[in-house]
Amino acid sequence: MLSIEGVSHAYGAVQALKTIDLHVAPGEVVCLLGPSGCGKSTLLRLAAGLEPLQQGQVKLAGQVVADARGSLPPERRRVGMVFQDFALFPHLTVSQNIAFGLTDLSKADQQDRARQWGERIGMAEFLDAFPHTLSGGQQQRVALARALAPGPRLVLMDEPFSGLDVTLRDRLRDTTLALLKETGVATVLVTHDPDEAMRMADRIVLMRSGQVEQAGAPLDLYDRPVSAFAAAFFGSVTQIDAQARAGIVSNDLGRFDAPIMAGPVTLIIRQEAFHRALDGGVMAVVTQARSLGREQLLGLRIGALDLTARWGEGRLPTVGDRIPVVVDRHRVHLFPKET
Ligand SMILES: Nc1ncnc2c1ncn2[C@@H]1O[C@H](COP(=O)(O)OP(=O)(O)OP(=O)(O)O)[C@@H](O)[C@H]1O
Repeated sequence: MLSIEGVSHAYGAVQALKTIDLHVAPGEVVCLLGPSGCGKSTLLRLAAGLEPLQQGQVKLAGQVVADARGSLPPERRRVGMVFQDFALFPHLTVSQNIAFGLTDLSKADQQDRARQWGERIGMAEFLDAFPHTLSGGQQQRVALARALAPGPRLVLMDEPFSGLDVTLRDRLRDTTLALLKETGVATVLVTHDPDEAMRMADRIVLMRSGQVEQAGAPLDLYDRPVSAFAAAFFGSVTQIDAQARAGIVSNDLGRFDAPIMAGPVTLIIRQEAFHRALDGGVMAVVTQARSLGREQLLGLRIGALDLTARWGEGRLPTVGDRIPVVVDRHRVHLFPKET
């Protein structure tokens, strides 16, 4: 449904995107994930036609909508948009906001469609309300209905949940995902929050400095990261430098196959890599112990290594305790050290 091919973009001397490809299938939810400034919003704006394309091409349903020769304006792309700040029209009611893009329908049909969407988003009794009288979550639901009501081919969402508090955010994510899947629209959602991407995406495109670092199913990225950056982006980790010798890294955690025969490597160790050992294991000294309610957050010293562990097992240890632990090797990732 959306194909972005060989797109580069610069703002003066700042190279925001470097030869990016992105493909989104009908019904697919793709999350653009990455730290601030990696180029997510720029890519979204180019897909929408809000930014003039400098290099490469953008296709919608196989039709070129932007290339070096010119560009179809945003309103003719049949693309819905949802932004962080809701961007509802303040002088229009909920119903009028939802009906805004339905210009090819009669007034009566517009009202009908707006009412149907009002019901779908649980806002039936607010159709005559003005945006400023609604909560943030309600406004964002209206923005979603306004984007989906005209039956777009593609929906572009830029950090749509980041202005909302945590409980509301969770609920709205579920409502939004259900609506996107029901309508079968192709979606690109920009977020800097890895949990949100894991929760919403069929596919995650992890970006770094204007390039795609890794793309794939959420669990692929989590379980098989291609770089220390990709591994560390999902959740808190301990990062340790080590030396590979004869294809092996050997340290106080054990022996690991190295990604190179010899030279400096980085170990990324997820917090959930550690478990209490029932027998065997390595001895760890507890350097920090916090209960987070359901889980415990522990500082562990194993030999000369300081590590962070998170588990839900047994009573909370005391600082200074010595406990045997096992290390889950699937939660330890090794990469050649980046220079
Ligand atoms: N209008 C602009 N003028 C100049 N530089 C810009 C402009 N918009 C973005 N940039 C720069 O381009 C790069 C990519 O910005 P972009 O907003 O696409 O990143 P992002 O990943 O969406 O970041 P954020 O999550 O902070 O919005 C950044 O270095 C940013 O400072």
